[in-house]
Amino acid sequence: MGEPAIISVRNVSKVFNGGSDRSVTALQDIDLDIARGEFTSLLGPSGCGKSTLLRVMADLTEPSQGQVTVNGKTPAAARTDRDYGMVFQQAGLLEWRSVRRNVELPLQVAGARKEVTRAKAMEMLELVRLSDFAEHFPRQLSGGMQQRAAIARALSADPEILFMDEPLGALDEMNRERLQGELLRIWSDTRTTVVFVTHSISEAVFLSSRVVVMSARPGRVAASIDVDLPYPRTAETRTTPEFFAKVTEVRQALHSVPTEQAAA
Ligand SMILES: Nc1ncnc2c1ncn2[C@@H]1O[C@H](COP(=O)(O)OP(=O)(O)OP(=O)(O)O)[C@@H](O)[C@H]1O
Repeated sequence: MGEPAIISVRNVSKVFNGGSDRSVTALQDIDLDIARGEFTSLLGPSGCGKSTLLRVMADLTEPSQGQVTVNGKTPAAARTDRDYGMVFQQAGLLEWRSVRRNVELPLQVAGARKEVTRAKAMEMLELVRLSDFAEHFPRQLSGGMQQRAAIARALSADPEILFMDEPLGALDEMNRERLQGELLRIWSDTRTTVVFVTHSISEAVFLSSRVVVMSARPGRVAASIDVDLPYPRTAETRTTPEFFAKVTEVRQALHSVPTEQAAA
């Protein structure tokens, strides 16, 4: 790899409630490099520490040990500089603001001028194909549309990185597959580096250039699998033998790791 990694995780461990009988080692000795522009999924059994690892990168949780660099800075500095945006399972839109005004929020907080925030919000709504719903309120949108608005909001400050924690987890299967396609289009339009937490093997394979498989208790990186299926990926991609072969490879890697129950 020529360029230095945009995200580098070195020897990171995270213990919750350390020193007590409720101590949980959520992450142990994690080493991970993520290249600029890559779409990386973190996949693993429930409780293996996927969200904790993402939260450590996003400065929402302090590691107990080790170093994390995000865009050449500490996660805290990257957060201040708005180097990344975040999307969670729940869209978390403010009910009393229109969709456009939700998307404007990060720019307003950053102190951008009104004309700039408005133009940028409309550009982002165009990107996620919600321009016609700019003046609607969140409750007037479907779950999938709300997630698209949350993606627009996360991208409004032009972050280099997008952290996504099961962003499609609450959607039905049809909407989920549609949004996966949309997300790849947005990724290819913006060239943002994406780190994506999911439970779904097929979702991870369809979206990612690399799938990082984690094991539970303590959470470790068990395997890193390159997904060399060509982009753009479409509904047809899901029907190819190459896609099935990759899903099988990832499934085998996942099934060879201990689950939280088995390891507890
Ligand atoms: N704030 C916390 N305090 C105590 N323990 C925690 C905390 N957050 C996470 N944990 C524990 O750390 C471990 C990893 O949790 P984490 O949420 O990162 O896993 P995950 O792989 O994202 O799980 P899931 O897929 O179910 O969301 C779990 O055993 C969890 O109970």
